[in-house]
Amino acid sequence: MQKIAILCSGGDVSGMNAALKRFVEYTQAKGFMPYFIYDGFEGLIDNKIVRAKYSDVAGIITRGGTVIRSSRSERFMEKSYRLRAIDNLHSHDISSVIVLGGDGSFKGMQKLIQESNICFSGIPATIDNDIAGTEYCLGVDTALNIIKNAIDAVRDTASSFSRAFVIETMGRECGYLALVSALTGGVEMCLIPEIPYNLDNYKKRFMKEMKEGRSYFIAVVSEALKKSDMILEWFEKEIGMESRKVVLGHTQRGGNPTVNDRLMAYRFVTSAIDGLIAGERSSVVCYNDGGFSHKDIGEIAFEKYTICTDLLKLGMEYEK
Ligand SMILES: Nc1ncnc2c1ncn2[C@@H]1O[C@H](COP(=O)(O)OP(=O)(O)OP(=O)(O)O)[C@@H](O)[C@H]1O
Ligand SMILES: O=P(O)(O)OC[C@H]1O[C@](O)(CO)[C@@H](O)[C@@H]1O
Repeated sequence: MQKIAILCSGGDVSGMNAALKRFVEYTQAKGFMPYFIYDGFEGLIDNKIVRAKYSDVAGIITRGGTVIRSSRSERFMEKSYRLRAIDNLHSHDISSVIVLGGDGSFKGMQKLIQESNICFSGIPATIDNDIAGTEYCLGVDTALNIIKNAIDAVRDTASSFSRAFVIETMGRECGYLALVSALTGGVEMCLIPEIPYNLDNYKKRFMKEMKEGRSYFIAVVSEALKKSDMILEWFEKEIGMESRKVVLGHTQRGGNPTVNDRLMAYRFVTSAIDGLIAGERSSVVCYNDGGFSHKDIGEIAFEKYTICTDLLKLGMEYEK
């Protein structure tokens, strides 16, 4: 019986557990033997490879994070450790590996498959939504909902105290989380690396709005800019409003997965396994225009993701 393994790598996301559940169910339904690799690439190097059973995934669909854990691995960057990882897979007779992770994880896997005969299928899973070739990465919807709840809560206190709040979101170098959160949270300012901004324009607008009765502001600032403290000071000094900063940090990575992320987990995993069965050897499952396709890892891992134009245009309206 052919054996397929799965691992999680890079930042964990809500929806990974739903993906693991589907993986165990669907591989077995298709006549394969499922394996878990614990602790991401670190566990692959250290041979933490274990036969997966249904009892491992029963009841986990509601939980964020990943029951098989994840890691960032310095060692995996070195060929000698990747060769050890390949030996481990061979020792279990595993011929295919599914990786839930971000573009870094896919870069690592591209090296591993070039150094072996292992087949690979990647499932985009990062709250940053920064993987080229796919509109959606697993976990983004849950992260956006967590940010939405935080903005709604901050609005209550901001309006009660007539304060400005700077809310810093994750996303690494990508402004997607910040932009979508700003738009759907109805905030007054959005700063992301993809859109140049001019604080004088914001100042003109805010002063006018204050004259008309506005008594609080909420700004969403992407972590990539490293400007949250500067914007807080700007509110105090230039706008003359008492200000506070909220760094959402890792809260954005956890929590009960949304319906959309549970469903996307099922669909991504089904497509990954179907692809391996159909003979895909080195592809990433991509979601675009409501459907799934398999793109070669080379097309994905080394390309830069860009936020779609219509969203960027909406983001450009903030400053006006
Ligand atoms: N160029 C590379 N060569 C070999 N391995 C790599 C390379 N880039 C990344 N990796 C491996 O992939 C792991 C995960 O990468 P990274 O930390 O960039 O997260 P990611 O997969 O991009 O996920 P996230 O977007 O959630 O941070 C790294 O810790 C490293 O082990
Ligand atoms: O969990 P760590 O290693 O602190 O990494 C944080 C980074 O990981 C992410 O959560 C996912 O890539 C980024 O948004 C953030 O910059």
